[in-house]
Amino acid sequence: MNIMILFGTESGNAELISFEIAEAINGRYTVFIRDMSDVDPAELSRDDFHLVVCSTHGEGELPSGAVPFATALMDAKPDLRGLRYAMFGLGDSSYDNYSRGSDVVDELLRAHGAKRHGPFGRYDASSQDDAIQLGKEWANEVLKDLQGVQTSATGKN
Ligand SMILES: Cc1cc2nc3c(=O)[nH]c(=O)nc-3n(C[C@H](O)[C@H](O)[C@H](O)COP(=O)(O)O)c2cc1C
Repeated sequence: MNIMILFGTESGNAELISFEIAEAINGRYTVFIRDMSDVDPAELSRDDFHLVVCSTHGEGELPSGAVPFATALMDAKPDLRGLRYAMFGLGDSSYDNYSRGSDVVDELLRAHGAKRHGPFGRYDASSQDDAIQLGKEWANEVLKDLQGVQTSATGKN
């Protein structure tokens, strides 16, 4: 299983975190990173596990980098059954629609049949948290959960 990290960004934070996560898990997995603005959701592979890292902009809107991906989901309505992903949202709780961009992508993926695994991670720019640290911890948690699911599905200890 390879890991595909997809980032949706306006000003680069989601991209930076994605590269840091990739560095942290590289070696354990083969990792690819793609900007969501270049990705057609219909072409995502069921063989990969997807780590989706997406911010929020405007007034609870998608970052511009995630708009083509969301539009393709709404217009082409691809069948994403069997596709697996986990979600990490970047936002700022001083805004009314905290982390809404990641929720929108999550809702669209699930509406088309994809399945979310592991915890839904979030980074709040108004907190004292370290975004990169939080992102790495989230990815580790997700992959640990996933390992457990795969192990029990195959009956191995
Ligand atoms: C103009 C602007 C609007 C924003 N609007 C929201 C918002 O509505 N909700 C939210 O949770 N965060 C909002 N944010 C915070 C961003 O999501 C946060 O700074 C994030 O780390 C940006 O990540 P990016 O560089 O990958 O786009 C906004 C930030 C800016 C600069």
